[in-house]
Amino acid sequence: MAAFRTLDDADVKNKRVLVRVDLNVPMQDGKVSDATRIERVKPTITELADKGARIILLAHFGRPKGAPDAKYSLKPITETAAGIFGRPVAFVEDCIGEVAEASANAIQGGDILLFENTRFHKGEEKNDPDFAKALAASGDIFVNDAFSAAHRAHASTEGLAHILPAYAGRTLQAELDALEKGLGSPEKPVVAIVGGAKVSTKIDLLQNLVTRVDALVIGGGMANTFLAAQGVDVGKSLCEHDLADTAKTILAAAEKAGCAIVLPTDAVVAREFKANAANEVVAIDAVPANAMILDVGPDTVKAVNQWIDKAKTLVWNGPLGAFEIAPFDKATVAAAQHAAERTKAADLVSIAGGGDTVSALNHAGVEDAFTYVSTAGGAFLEWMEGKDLPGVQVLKQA
Ligand SMILES: Nc1ncnc2c1ncn2[C@@H]1O[C@H](COP(=O)(O)OP(=O)(O)O)[C@@H](O)[C@H]1O
Ligand SMILES: O=C(OP(=O)(O)O)[C@H](O)COP(=O)(O)O
Repeated sequence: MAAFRTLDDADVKNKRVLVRVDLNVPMQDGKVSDATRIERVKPTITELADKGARIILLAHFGRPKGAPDAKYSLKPITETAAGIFGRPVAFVEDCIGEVAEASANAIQGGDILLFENTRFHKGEEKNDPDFAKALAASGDIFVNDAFSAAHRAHASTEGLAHILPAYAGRTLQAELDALEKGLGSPEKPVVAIVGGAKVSTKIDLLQNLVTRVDALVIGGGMANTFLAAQGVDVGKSLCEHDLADTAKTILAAAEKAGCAIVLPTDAVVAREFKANAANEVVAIDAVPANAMILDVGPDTVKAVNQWIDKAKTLVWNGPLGAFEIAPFDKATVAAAQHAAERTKAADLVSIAGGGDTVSALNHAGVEDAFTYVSTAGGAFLEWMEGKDLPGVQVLKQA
């Protein structure tokens, strides 16, 4: 029996069901560039619609500062979601208040509403009980299907479950099952690759991760922060200099735990963050002061692939470079394809996750070749640490 109630336990017919989904999807030029997160929640939406639920989707997009900001509106995602669900989706300009409640009250069984970004209100990230109550006013039941946001104790991921009868959606359930199956007792050596741009929100996780893996490969913006902490001049690269002490603590923890740390030895640098910007490969100690590291270099890729060869289990979150803009996708694509080959040869269990990581694997043409691809990045890493995820924990108590 599952540790929490699932849709099997819910009577949803004609009920207003608030479904927390993760629509924090990669966008390019105002269009969804990777729809995996939307595709993954389709089973839950279809099941609820077929059972006659009145569906209200709650989601965040990006990191607005607790106030409306057109740049972070969910409106442009509505059409893509409707296309994927194969059903109309109506957008509602706010997630609380009169308009939200009236819209939720007006719909029929099988209808779908998408409420505007929950992070347009300060109460969301603060998990303010009054804001959670305001959200709850539009629903009778809460279903959480946003595993990739379950590491956040926010009103729409945690608070709501204290107010409304709460259930796990099919995707959240499937993610937990798949991660348990793939990583419950991983075969060693376990190699982790962590890259990407969310340095401050992920760096703390590494302290624990190094005690659980045999090698940690650090790429992307995350690597720059570690390199800078070691005294390397990273020029104008994405780098969180104020996290130097944290980086040093993690390096010390890795040494103590016997976890090898693999940092870039060379890099692809450019002066502009744009596709096909003039670029060059430099040794890591020769990054020009006016340039940015946008990818790890070919020698680093060789080292990463050698670690993938040694691994029996690979976990990966965060691209090695700015893969959305050519040619800074090279390292990520090369490592992804190498991991896919080894997985196909049945030499490797490969588990990757994260909104942009999934997009990068799709870009490399290998998403289906990995053992499992999670929609979650930060949540997946926290799950791997053995941490209780607030969004899952509250469902267990509900
Ligand atoms: N060296 C770099 N400089 C700037 N951005 C980078 C660099 N390496 C990776 N990135 C960016 O990191 C982003 C993904 O980071 P993140 O959100 O942490 O991953 P995920 O969504 O998979 O968890 C991508 O948009 C990518 O362009
Ligand atoms: O994209 C997400 O996480 P991820 O980058 O770890 O994959 C989730 O939507 C959580 O977003 P947040 O890190 O702004 O809370």
